[in-house]
Amino acid sequence: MSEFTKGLQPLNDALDGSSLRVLIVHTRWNSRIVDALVKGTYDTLTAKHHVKPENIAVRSVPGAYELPSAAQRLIGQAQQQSNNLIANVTDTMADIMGDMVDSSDKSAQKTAAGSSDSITPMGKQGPFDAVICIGVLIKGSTQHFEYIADAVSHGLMRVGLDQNVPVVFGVLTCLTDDQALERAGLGDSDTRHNHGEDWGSAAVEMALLKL
Ligand SMILES: Nc1c(NC[C@H](O)[C@H](O)[C@H](O)CO)[nH]c(=O)[nH]c1=O
Ligand SMILES: CC(=O)[C@@H](O)COP(=O)(O)O
Repeated sequence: MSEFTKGLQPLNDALDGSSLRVLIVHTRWNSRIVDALVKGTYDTLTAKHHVKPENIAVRSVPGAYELPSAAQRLIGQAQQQSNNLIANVTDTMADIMGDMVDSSDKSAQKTAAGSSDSITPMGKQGPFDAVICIGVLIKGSTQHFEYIADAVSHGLMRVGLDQNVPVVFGVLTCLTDDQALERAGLGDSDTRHNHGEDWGSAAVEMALLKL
């Protein structure tokens, strides 16, 4: 294989993802293979790119066809959580400032202490910086494979563009079980490689991409 036909050419050094919040959505079809891909993705995010475990959300869906709607829904929920949190903090600060104007420092300290309980740490919530959708499609004896693969690839592209969030296409579209096993780093092939590693790095790179 020439240097021009290798797979993903990783960046020279591992990007720092310690500030990122990442969502992994995976399917429950072909679960042994999907589980290996999810592990490869997760381990790359945490060990190589230092994404904090508490900032990685993992959700599952029945099959690949459900990935686009799940990604869109969960991205929207996270954004709404963030909007609610900002509104909550703004209201709390207004209460504190109001109390500080109307009463002594002592009551203001009491108000501040009371209100801090209602402020959820940003680390546990907030919008996702990247979403990785993981699934395995294996060709059967009908055209079902083709229709799902086409719908999912276009659907995930649309979600990423519409939501302005990097959505990594982590769906293997394989003609045989062996092809899927090899691309999950399983099986006996010398060329086996866990593509989840590539997807984790792609998510961090795209999340940090800026001018
Ligand atoms: N055959 C595979 C499927 N099929 C199920 C669909 O993805 C979907 O869950 C169903 O049509 C209900 O909407 N899913 C996979 O992920 N992998 C397959 O090989
Ligand atoms: C990817 C699929 O939907 C496929 O596994 C279903 O198999 P079949 O085409 O034999 O129904």
